Amino acid sequence: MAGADARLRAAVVGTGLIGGSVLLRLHAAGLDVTGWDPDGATRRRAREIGVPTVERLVDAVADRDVVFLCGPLPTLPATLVEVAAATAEDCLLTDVGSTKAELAAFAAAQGLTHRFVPGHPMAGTDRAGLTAALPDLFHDAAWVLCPAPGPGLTAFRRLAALVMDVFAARVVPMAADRHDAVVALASHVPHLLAGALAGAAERSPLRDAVLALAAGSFSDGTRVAGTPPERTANMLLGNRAEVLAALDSVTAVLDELATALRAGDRAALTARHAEGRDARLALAGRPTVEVRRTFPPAGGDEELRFLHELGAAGGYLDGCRSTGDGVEYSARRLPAEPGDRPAAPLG
Ligand SMILES: O=C(O)C(=O)C[C@]1(C(=O)O)C=C[C@@H](O)C=C1
Repeated sequence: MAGADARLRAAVVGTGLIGGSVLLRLHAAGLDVTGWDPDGATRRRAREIGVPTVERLVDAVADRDVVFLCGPLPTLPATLVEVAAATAEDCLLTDVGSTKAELAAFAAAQGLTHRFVPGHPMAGTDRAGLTAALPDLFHDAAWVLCPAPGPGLTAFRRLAALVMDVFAARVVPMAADRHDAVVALASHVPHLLAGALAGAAERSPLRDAVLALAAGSFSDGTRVAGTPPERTANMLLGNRAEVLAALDSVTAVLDELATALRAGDRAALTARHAEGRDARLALAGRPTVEVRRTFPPAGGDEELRFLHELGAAGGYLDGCRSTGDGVEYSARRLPAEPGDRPAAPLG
């Protein structure tokens, strides 16, 4: 752990796959951390494998400096209210849910933006539960944090530093509604498509032979169809409008592909696939440039604009340091201006 304060006391509420991974990493980093899960069997399992866990939510969070809310999406608003009431005013709160706009608006209505920073680590597996948790799950993953204006910026800085130092994740600052539009195409529609492909195979009279011959393409394209269906439904219903819009954009491409195929139009078919290949190849890493910015202690609109623009343009933070008179961010972004020097790949 580079700069995070090892004396920080943390709590994790909900110790399934993601919460369990958060808990294991905080524990491994030497922080004083307690976990709590509503499921008694999960709490027992946690104790068996040496994960610090208590029996009552209030005991897990009462004296903490930071609390990670990691339960299922529909439970988050009520848990936020309960945890906020059980913690001190300077205790940071964050979540790991896969949609952000509704919860951010709820937190604002509850008057919690000064200490609740909506979050979303972009990592997971198709497995579930504490036994599937991995302490290094978030290493080098994008971790979205949604900064709010005013005192919310101070909370954002504290949490961003913790996420980078303890989890070695890339912090992507982003407004909550922008996040939801982006993950619709980056995460939610892929779950729909994987489900559709696997579902079509399941319904096919050729099912058994299809599964017998399925190799890399089928297996890669359907991996997340193995996710617990309740979790996928929560995710899709939590971001309904954006998922439907993103699905329309995929349907438009599918229609173009089908039209080209029907017409035997090789040029159109090749052009559509070349387009997709460009995006796929860019996934492997693009050159980035380093950016350094400092802001005064109180933060303000300029800092918020810098953070929102960075995330919206595909950049991320890789450092956040308190200086005597404010904060210094180091960040990486895709080169935009002539004269920018490409550096390490954006993973
Ligand atoms: O890798 C996987 O298994 C995942 O589904 C992880 C994944 C995704 O890539 O869509 C799923 C949900 C999250 O909120 C973030 C990441």
